[in-house]
Amino acid sequence: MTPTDPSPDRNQRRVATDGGVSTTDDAESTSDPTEADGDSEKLVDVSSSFTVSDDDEDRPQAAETAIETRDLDVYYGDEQALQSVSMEIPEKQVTALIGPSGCGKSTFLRCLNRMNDLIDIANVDGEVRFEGKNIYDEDVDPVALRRKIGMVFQQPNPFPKSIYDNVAFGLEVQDEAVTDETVRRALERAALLEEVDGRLDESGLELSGGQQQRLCIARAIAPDPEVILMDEPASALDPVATSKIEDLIADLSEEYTVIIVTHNMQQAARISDKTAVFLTGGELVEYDDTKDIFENPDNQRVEDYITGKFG
Ligand SMILES: Nc1ncnc2c1ncn2[C@@H]1O[C@H](COP(=O)(O)OP(=O)(O)OP(=O)(O)O)[C@@H](O)[C@H]1O
Repeated sequence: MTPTDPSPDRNQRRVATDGGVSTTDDAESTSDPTEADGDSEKLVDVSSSFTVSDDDEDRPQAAETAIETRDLDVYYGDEQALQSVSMEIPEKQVTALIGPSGCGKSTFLRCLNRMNDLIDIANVDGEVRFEGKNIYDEDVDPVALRRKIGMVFQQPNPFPKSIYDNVAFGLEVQDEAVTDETVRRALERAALLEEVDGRLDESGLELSGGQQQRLCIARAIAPDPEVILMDEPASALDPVATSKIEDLIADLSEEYTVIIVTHNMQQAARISDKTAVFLTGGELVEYDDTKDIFENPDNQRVEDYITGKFG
């Protein structure tokens, strides 16, 4: 899958700044993969268009569901952060979670591999179904679960260890055998091996930010999970490193289910197949194919959000 296709005949969709939604073939509307995220005014002023991945032929048309949430509520103490979120996330596709700050994207992501268990005041109601089971059932071991549903964080967080040991850690923590082959394979799948081959004993901290993030992705995929959760994996990176991570996400989605939180709507439009829009209060307002969300959203609040009227 290629996240952006620069060919002039590619159908490109434009979301008009006046809130109207139109479709155009304007080749100039190709969005810049280096586009900064976040600032809604900037979004409208600098680039009011979204380039949506069009590689439908690469996609399973009726993908199986990898994870399903049913009436998921999350509270931090008395504060409700998610409201009855029900969602079916397709396997081996990229699903983007977008929405304004504080709307519950990270909370939702953390629910999917029980990372919220680590927050004392967090309370989760409802179900997260994975492989035919609610992951919140008492007999589910969260560590074993995280072997199948791994996570990559916003800030690259390699350990102060060698490149090799950083990847090996991903295996050790899951009681899996560490072999040179498995370490090298994970580095290769994370598109890092070529850049670090011959110096795997050097510290992971000496790598560039983008390389560190790919090292963390290698650590997450070393135990061969089914699902990779990514919480703004490129927001701390420069544009070139961001572009590499986006390409990597596209490649990974051929083998893994990828669920990504991003503040960058252009990024969501470029790399995801499905987009879920959360709005303030932890409500999932619209969830659909990415091109429908950016081209023709059903919900007025979603249209207002993606056209930069608030955010
Ligand atoms: N550990 C926590 N303790 C208490 N409240 C929290 C905690 N984590 C998140 N919250 C609250 O839950 C709500 C949702 O937060 P969350 O981080 O999930 O939103 P988000 O959409 O990911 O935000 P951002 O885009 O700014 O990262 C917010 O009101 C936030 O203050």
